[in-house]
Amino acid sequence: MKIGFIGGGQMAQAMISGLLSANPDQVINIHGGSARTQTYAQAHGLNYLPTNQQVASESDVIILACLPQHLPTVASEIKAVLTKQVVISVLGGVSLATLNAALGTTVAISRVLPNTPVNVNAGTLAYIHNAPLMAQPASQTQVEDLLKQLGATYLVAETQFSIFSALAGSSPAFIDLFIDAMAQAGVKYGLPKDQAVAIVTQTMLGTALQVQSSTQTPRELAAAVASPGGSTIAGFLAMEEYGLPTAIVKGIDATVAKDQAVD
Ligand SMILES: NC(=O)C1=CN([C@@H]2O[C@H](COP(=O)(O)OP(=O)(O)OC[C@H]3O[C@@H](n4cnc5c(N)ncnc54)[C@H](OP(=O)(O)O)[C@@H]3O)[C@@H](O)[C@H]2O)C=CC1
Ligand SMILES: O=C(O)[C@@H]1CCC=N1
Repeated sequence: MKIGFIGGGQMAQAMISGLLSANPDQVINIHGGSARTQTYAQAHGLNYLPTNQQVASESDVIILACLPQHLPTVASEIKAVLTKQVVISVLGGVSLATLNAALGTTVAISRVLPNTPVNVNAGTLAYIHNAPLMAQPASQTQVEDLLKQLGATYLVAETQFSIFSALAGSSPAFIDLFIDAMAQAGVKYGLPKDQAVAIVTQTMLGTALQVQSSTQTPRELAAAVASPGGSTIAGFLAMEEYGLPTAIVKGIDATVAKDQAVD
């Protein structure tokens, strides 16, 4: 199976890294918007092709990884050569209806929302297929197997894609912000920054594994950390007083609103 990327930016590069880790022999065709993608492709041994149309015609699965605003141009370039290929779109906020209208209603399309941890095969990915893809069980399995190489997959209703995008697609940025703020506090108290980042990151990994394997809620697990009269409850209440939970929900509100405004 040949995979063709249209766009070679952050998301494409993260997916390509994950796909090649899972299968070093995977053939990847690619084209982008400028010489940047060509330079990236050449540095990573990918098959750079001179047009989006060639990527589409020479690939079995086409991954649309350009920005949403590039869709009309890209669609006009590739539409004529779409026959048996399956298209995976990772365009944030772009619905299957818009993709169908741009690419043709008979084209098999999967709308996917990945996140950057796919680059270490630890992504969180939403997907939903259009009607033509639903009518092709073998192609559906092909797409879902490809996505599973990149991380945990969730079949999500389109109405839930915006909140999924905020909680999984965008949240690596929010979590990085949290890690950095904690590490800054570590620096304030004398730790070297890299050591502080390592300590916070390991603690976050351990906490995430604990939440995944526990029957207790995150609130209950937090209560277990806060010893009566101890230091944790002092810090926890100060974080609440300074608005951390509200700031997070407001951040998610803004993320969802922006995603919903795309199409
Ligand atoms: N970043 C993320 O974490 C996530 C991103 N997404 C989605 O992934 C998509 C890409 O986002 P991201 O990688 O962050 O953005 P980038 O800006 O990093 O990448 C955009 C890519 O589009 C390419 N491009 C521009 N014009 C064209 C064109 N006419 N034909 C083909 N390619 C073109 C650019 O090529 P060049 O560099 O050569 O100019 C660039 O490689 C977006 O739709 C976004 O919503 C979804 C989930 C998470
Ligand atoms: O910022 C964005 O628009 C994309 C969608 C989810 C993550 N990145």
